[in-house]
Amino acid sequence: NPKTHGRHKGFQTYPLIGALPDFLRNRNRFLDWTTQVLGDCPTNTSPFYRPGNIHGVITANPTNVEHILKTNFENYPKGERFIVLLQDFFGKGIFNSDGEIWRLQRKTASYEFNTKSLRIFIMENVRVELYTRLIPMLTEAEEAHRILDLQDILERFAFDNICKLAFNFDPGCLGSTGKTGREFMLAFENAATLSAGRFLYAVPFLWRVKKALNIGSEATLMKSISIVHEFADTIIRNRLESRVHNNEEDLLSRFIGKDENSPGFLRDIIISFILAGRDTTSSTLSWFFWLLCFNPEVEQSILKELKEIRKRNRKRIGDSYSIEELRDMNYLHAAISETMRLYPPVPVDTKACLNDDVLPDGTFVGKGWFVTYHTYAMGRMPKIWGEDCYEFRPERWLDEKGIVKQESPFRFPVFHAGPRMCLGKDMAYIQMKSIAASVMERFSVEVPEKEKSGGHLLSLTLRMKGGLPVKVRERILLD
Ligand code: HEM
Repeated sequence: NPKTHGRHKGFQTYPLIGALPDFLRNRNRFLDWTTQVLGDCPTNTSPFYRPGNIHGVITANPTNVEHILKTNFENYPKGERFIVLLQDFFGKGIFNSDGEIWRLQRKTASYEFNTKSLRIFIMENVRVELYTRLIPMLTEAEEAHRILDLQDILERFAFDNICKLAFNFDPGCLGSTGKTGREFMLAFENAATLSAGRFLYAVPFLWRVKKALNIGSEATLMKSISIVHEFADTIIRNRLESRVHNNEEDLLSRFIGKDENSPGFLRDIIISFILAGRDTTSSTLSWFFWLLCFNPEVEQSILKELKEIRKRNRKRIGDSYSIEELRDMNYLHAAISETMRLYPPVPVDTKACLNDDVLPDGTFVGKGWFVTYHTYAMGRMPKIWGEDCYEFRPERWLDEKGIVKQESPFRFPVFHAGPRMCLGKDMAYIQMKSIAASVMERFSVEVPEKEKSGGHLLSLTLRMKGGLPVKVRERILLD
């Protein structure tokens, strides 16, 4: 950028207005702008100031990320600012709490996420959704030569799946029967988007005024929240009354069984899980299918790997894959990780600083400042990934035997890192690999206007702007 050439490195800050002018100029390309600025800084880290006394630091430096997320974890909670904004919707669920309230939920959840029974439950839910909904839907569109929005379909798949896991409710968003479920999904989406929208107010407390007067987006938000809460409360109440909860495999039963949690708190827990597991896998798979259109050799390598696995296990196209077979899909795993390196579903993540601190690269962070680690920028730093960091190259994830290498979560914090690392990582790979494998061996996915797609929308997750319109064609594979 010639205009910024020659000035000091980092975000341009003016007295009183801070980085606001550049921020406003670049807000439609926020991620790429900040990536460029951080890339020019010697340690890929810069202070940031916005009017309203909002001070912070943005970093794309793995050593700083390790310090924030692990070494000095206690000093970098989510913080009150974050929690207050999302509290109406999420209450004190795992996603929106710190300290003891978070720790207790984390303990139960991390135990449950490691049980075999939960893995089996997840596998079965994915299988049913694939075979009774997704594949028939794609077949039907293929026959009718219809263009589909694959992102929308994947979001509905993920929503059905996470609701089954959370409280064994099937909203049927991908099927043709789920009117109540679709209303629930819509209300959930509105509530999540409008809650996140509170972060973007130029005047930070304006939303409080609108909430008190019950007008505009705050009125819609409150309505959406009450639909979601009522819906969840009914399921929880029935479950508590029927006392059959111990027989069910979902998260709700597991939390009812473990601690003495009030119905309101159970609702917070469930809502947090739905949010966490909702848009992340669909975002990744949308970018994945789009990237494959530009990289046919990667697509061929994935198909070759699937063929070898089928051959080794005497399977035919259309048979479902076991968890062990999914684990053997190293190349597919690498291609999905490579997608998330370039398009991380949670592209930036922010913490609060409790006490003055100095990051390992020497950057000062003041008490009450925000600290953002920039996962999207990190995927595009030559210092981390080499000069070919903008290329889509799954091979970088594999060792010489073709097995996935362990990557440091501080260089690749796509799933967060340290004590608050994502609990659903394994589940997410299971789901994404099952969908990718089953779709790819039956259909070729074409994006008619692939050059025009590829813009992104920044909400809580990184979504494709305008969705992902695709045409599917039956793939004839000769096994
Ligand atoms: C590609 C898929 C996914 C990605 C990239 C991803 C990424 C993340 C990230 C970045 C965080 C940290 C957010 C923060 O605290 O600020 C997180 C937390 C979390 N994720 Fe995931 N996630 C994925 C899928 C899932 C799924 C399917 C679940 C299943 C329920 C899940 C459950 C959670 C939970 C419970 C937390 C909160 C952990 C805690 O605060 O202790 N995630 N995830």
